[in-house]
Amino acid sequence: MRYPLGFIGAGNMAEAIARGAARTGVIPAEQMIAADPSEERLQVFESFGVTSASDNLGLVNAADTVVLAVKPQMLSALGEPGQGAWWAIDPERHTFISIMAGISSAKICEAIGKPVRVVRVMPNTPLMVGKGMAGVALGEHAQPGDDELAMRLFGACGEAVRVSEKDLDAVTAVSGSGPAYVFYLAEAMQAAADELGLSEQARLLVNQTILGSAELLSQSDDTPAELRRKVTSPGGTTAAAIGHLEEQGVRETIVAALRAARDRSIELGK
Ligand SMILES: NC(=O)C1=CN([C@@H]2O[C@H](COP(=O)(O)OP(=O)(O)OC[C@H]3O[C@@H](n4cnc5c(N)ncnc54)[C@H](O)[C@@H]3O)[C@@H](O)[C@H]2O)C=CC1
Ligand SMILES: O=C(O)[C@@H]1CCC=N1
Repeated sequence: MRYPLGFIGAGNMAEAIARGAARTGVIPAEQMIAADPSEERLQVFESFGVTSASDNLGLVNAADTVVLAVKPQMLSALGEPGQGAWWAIDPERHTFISIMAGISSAKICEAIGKPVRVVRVMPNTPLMVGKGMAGVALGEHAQPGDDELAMRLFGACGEAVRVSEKDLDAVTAVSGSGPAYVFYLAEAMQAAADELGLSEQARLLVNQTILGSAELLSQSDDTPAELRRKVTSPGGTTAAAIGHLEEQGVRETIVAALRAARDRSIELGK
């Protein structure tokens, strides 16, 4: 049987993508197949209707579009160029969607040993709740239109924007890793709420504040700086908090942190 979509690597992101495809009806679960050395992971996929492939070769034989969803460091371990699963790759038939951070389409072609059509996508975990942000880029040998399935798939699970491949390291730093920065803020706010004696209600107070602020940010025409100004009464409580953050160089630290994420993405691709 032929499947429109297959996953090499049935980890967390692959699961989020497959569940999203099935939930939104972009690709029904029975039209997807997955390969992973972990039986446990394959069972998770089977539990919502995705077929298990015997191995990566079986997957490549069965699937037309292959999602590369292993860790970037695993790419070379998938097989020698032109050997194993890569032997069965037909550049006419197969399209790849790679979500691996940092790995260029040229590097993927080199690892596979053939000039294949690669669409690179940098998604993020909020796609699990239909609020994802994905950057989609055509790789070296991809043609306009090869990204249509990726745009439909990730667009159905949130927002998807076309970017050029050279910008994907920056996209990774901003939106790929971005949810972790927000969760970091949530962790710190919850720790503070605990310390200030609000432990019982801390989770709700913090979560609803972040949710409401994100909604306001997205619905309002104001810039983040204007929205912040509207919270900040002169000589008030917010001014005390923001003054402390500025004094401590938190803004510069955040900019430097995103630069570090971008640099690590470049390094992963080497
Ligand atoms: N976690 C995130 O927020 C994001 C991750 N990514 C990218 O997604 C990719 C996957 O990340 P996660 O899902 O978080 O990792 P994960 O560790 O949950 O999934 C990787 C899966 O690959 C499987 N695997 C290992 N060797 C294999 C092989 N030889 N053949 C087939 N499968 C094999 C593992 O058993 C595992 O289930 C990474 O390349 C990462 O850069 C991209 C955007 C966001
Ligand atoms: O941390 C990482 O490398 C991956 C890529 C973006 C989010 N997680």
